[in-house]
Amino acid sequence: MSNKRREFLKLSGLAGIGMMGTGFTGLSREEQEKVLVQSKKQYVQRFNMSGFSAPKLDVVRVGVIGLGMRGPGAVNRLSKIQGVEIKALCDLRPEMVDKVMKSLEGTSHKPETYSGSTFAWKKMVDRDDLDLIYIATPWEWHTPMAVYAMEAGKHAVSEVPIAISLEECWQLVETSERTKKHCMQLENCCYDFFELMTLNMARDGFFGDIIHGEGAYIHDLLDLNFQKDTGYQDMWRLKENYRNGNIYPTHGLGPVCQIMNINRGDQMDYLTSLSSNDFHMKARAEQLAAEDNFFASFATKNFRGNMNTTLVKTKKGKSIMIQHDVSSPRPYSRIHLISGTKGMARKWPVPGISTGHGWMKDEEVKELEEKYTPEIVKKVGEMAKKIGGHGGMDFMMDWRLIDCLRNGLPLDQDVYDAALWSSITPLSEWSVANRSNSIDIPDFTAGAWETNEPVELTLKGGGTTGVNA
Ligand SMILES: NC(=O)c1ccc[n+]([C@@H]2O[C@H](COP(=O)([O-])OP(=O)(O)OC[C@H]3O[C@@H](n4cnc5c(N)ncnc54)[C@H](O)[C@@H]3O)[C@@H](O)[C@H]2O)c1
Repeated sequence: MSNKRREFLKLSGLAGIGMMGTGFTGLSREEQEKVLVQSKKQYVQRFNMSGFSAPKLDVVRVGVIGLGMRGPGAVNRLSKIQGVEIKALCDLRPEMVDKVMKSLEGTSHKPETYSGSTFAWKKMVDRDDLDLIYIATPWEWHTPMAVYAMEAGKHAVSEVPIAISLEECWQLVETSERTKKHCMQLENCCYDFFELMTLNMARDGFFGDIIHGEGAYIHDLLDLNFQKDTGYQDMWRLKENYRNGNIYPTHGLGPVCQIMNINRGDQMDYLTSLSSNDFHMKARAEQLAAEDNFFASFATKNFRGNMNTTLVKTKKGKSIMIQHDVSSPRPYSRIHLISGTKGMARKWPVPGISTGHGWMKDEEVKELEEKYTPEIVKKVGEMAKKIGGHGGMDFMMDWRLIDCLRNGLPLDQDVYDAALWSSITPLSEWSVANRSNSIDIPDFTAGAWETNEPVELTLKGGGTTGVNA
């Protein structure tokens, strides 16, 4: 944790785990997480944010924080959605803000800018003419910024993972319920084309009863993580790799959870997690340190085991496997496998659908695609491909978010999804540190999962927002 973040948490009352009044002093981080799981078992919901509709916003006035590699794309996408006004931009580094301001020249968006200090974003969030704070900063800032935004009366959306500890997950839940502000994790993979189609197929009963799902984030980012000047700001992402567990679970998990109606009809019960050793991250740090003293401090650290496999059992008896490896030389994969009593689908390494012993033929898959293309893809899929962002899924996510806010609809991903999907990191860390023993997964909905409604796929009550291509 950076000193600046620690200082902020102390000052703002969003203090670290030892401040929860649950007798944590002297316990290791893993022990603290375990105590927190137990202590929250009796949590009573203040207000159910699942299915929550906020008052309609004709124009959504947005402030964006974090304009590194990810943020500028979000600004570009948002700038093309009707009913969005980009009113404020913030990044620690002024040059990043300047670049994005240049990209908006000639558009109707004339945002004010905030920059140059770790807390410049607070000044931006304190403005009274913003509806939505869009966060694309390093992970340690997501929850502090989102909580501060909700406290200031704004809806908060954040890049993944939205939280890095169980305590942060609970802070998000408690704050969203109390302030009645949306808190959404920007899990863009829920809006990818194959994932959306399989969600539609699952709803129609194509897979029968779902038995098992698999997701992953397998992406060779070793070089990018060690990139010195042009990579992640202040090497923040490399530093996150000191934690041993699944540190980036949500891309693979989100779509599987939506298909299994997790938080909305089923709930995660417990998990067990296992990591391999680290076979190359420390070695890379040592190799670089021998040539460049900049890497000396990294060479003294232990890095996460390269491949993490986490297994979740749900309360209704389904299983989920989630893997994470962002350093080994492997082709990209999020697996996305759904297996049920009547059939299965899998996206990586090669998309395939099956209802028996073999894979369906191309023509049969084409027919299924026609039948199961969801409304959102019919409405903005082609436009999304043109505007882009991971092939279009980023745009579909942003468009749907804005359309829901403008029409007063519940968001597809609520604060319980944000907390649950992010909680896999600290829970897996605990299990890895304890010989893969199982650990209970908190029910952030406090029992409301039994009656919460599944994610809406028909754009009912919405779909009215246009796009300026
Ligand atoms: N969903 C996806 O597909 C996807 C893809 C890439 C990145 N991401 C996520 O996006 C986020 C940003 O990643 P990135 O690749 O852009 O990293 P980055 O390092 O390129 O950008 C982070 C930016 O945040 C700024 N920043 C840091 N502290 C700040 C503060 N206190 N106030 C204001 N600005 C601050 C930095 O100056 C930097 O410009 C991460 O959470 C990452 O996981 C998601």
